[in-house]
Amino acid sequence: MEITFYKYQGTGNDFIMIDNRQETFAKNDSRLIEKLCDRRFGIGADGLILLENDAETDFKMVYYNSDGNQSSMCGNGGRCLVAFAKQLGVIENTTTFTATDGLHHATISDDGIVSLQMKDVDNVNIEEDYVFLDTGSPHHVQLVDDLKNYPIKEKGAEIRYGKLYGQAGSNVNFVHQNDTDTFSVRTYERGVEDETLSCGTGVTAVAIAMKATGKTDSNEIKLNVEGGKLEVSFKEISGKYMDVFLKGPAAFVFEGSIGV
Ligand SMILES: N[C@@H](CCC[C@H](N)C(=O)O)C(=O)O
Repeated sequence: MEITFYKYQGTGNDFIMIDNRQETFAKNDSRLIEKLCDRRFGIGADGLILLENDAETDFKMVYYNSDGNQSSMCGNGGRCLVAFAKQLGVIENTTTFTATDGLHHATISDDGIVSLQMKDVDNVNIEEDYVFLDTGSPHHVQLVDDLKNYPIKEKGAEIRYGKLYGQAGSNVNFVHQNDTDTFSVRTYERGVEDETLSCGTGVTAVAIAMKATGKTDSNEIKLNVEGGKLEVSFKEISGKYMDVFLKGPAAFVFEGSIGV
C-alpha cells in the first residue's frame, strides 16, 4: 500500500502531513507512525499530523509525536497544518480548526507567515528556579547560563523523566534573555526524546513565563530558536493570559508517496 504525504517545517520543527479526510490512514498503528517519522528508515520528522474533516470547523488536527504516540497540542504543527490546509484548498487565508485542546483561530499571509491563536493560560506555577505551565502541552521553563553550550538532551531528559512530572513527563525549555523583550530558547521535546530545532507551545510557555516572573514587561515577545525566529503576543489580566498568538513561518518542503 502507498501513502501520499506532504512534508512541512515551521522554524525547523518538521512534520509529515497526511490528508485523512477519506479516513484511510491507520491511525492506531503507532509502529507505522514511528517508522514514517524515522530519519533513517522512513521519511523523517519530529511528528506526524492528520488533517481530518470536522463537523463544526474547517478541519480537525490529529497530532502524533515521532515515537508514534498521539499527543497534546503542537504549536508549530498547527501553524504548518494551516499552510497545508491552504495548499489543499480547504481554506483561504483565515481559518478556525479543532485540535485536542479546543478551537484555534489562525491567519496565513501570502508569504507563509502563520499567526495561530493558542489556548488561554490560567495557571502559571512559579517555583524558585523554574516555571511550569500548560500552553496546550506541558512545559517546564528554566533560565540557564551559557545556553549555547548547555547539554539540552542530557539535562532535558533528567527533568522530563524526573520526579517533578511523573509518568506523563513534560517538555523542557532552556532559556537565555537577550534583551528586554527577546529570548533565546532551546527545547527538549517529550515524545521526540531529544532537542528539536523549535517548539511552538514551548516558546509560548517561555513568553508567558518571562512575563509572569517579571523578566519582561512586554506583551509582544521575540523568541530566537535554533531553526529561526518566532513571536508570541498576549493580553494579561490578573495573572490570566488570553488572546495568545504564536506567529512565524510555515513552509512546504516536499511531497511524495511511500510504500508500507
Ligand atoms: N513541537 C510541538 C510540541 C509537540 C508536543 C510535545 N512533544 C508533547 O508531546 O508534549 C510544538 O511546536 O508545540
